[in-house]
Amino acid sequence: MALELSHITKTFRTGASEVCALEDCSFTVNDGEFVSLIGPSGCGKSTLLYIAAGLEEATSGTVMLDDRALRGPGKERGMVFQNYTLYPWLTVEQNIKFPFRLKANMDYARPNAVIMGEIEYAGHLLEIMGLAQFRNRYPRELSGGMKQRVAIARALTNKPRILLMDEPFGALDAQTREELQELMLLLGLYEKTTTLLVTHDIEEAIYLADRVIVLSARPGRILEEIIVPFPKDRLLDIKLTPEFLALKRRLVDLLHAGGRPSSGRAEILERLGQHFHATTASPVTTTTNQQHP
Ligand SMILES: Nc1ncnc2c1ncn2[C@@H]1O[C@H](COP(=O)(O)OP(=O)(O)OP(=O)(O)O)[C@@H](O)[C@H]1O
Repeated sequence: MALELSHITKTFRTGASEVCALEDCSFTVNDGEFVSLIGPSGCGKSTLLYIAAGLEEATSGTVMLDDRALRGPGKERGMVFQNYTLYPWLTVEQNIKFPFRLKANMDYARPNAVIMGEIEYAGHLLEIMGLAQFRNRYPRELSGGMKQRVAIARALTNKPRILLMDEPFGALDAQTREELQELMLLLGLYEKTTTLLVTHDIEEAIYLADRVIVLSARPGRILEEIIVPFPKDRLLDIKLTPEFLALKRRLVDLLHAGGRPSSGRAEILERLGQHFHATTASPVTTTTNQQHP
């Protein structure tokens, strides 16, 4: 087992007010596994990920990595955020090598073999992430998808035990998003990465994961863990199969049952109806629980 979160509770206190974001959340991520974390907006997904990353402290509960209790951030956890977080004054290659530069500043006596190994690994990351021909470009010269590839490569530079990703593809267009989903899937297959992903996108959660963990509305509690029954080397087309759609339906139902706020469709229609004094029959359905695939 790589990562183990036990009985995590988190209460934010600001002045006199308190927000209980998470309540007694326990789960594990096994070696080489890809786990997706989904839940309604504001249920505490990012907070849970930040606690795993050591960027946020739990009010109670423990975080263990390889049976070692963790406090604070560390290089054994690579983090990828939605907003690319690249250094704008560094090229693609320099961004990817930046963690090596930090290490070099701390340890002047590193053997040449170690330095050669790092240079070789940076080259490997540039190749596998499809960035080799962009190595001398600056972030401002890259598309959103390319910037996120650089951010993922940089997070992998230190060969972390686990990659923690917070809505990494949330700002990308649908096609680029799918390209990066496929890249992540293949990365998991070939590099044997262990990953915990937070996403709003149920399709993405299923497509990438071995297991999906569903959180309730705030305070986030673990509603269910669902094993994804597809082979690891699945193709994007799997999203169109009845088995995939049935699993998606199950997750949508779970999120509704767990208190996902309504879309507000009924209220919007009522306001529109009042405003336009509709005289003919409404062309749209007013029910809020239609069956979507
Ligand atoms: N630093 C903070 N101080 C006070 N409240 C916070 C803080 N960070 C998060 N919260 C609150 O904790 C709750 C959970 O926030 P979090 O961002 O973890 O949810 P989320 O599920 O990731 O949301 P979303 O899906 O919208 O990104 C929210 O009500 C949020 O307002």
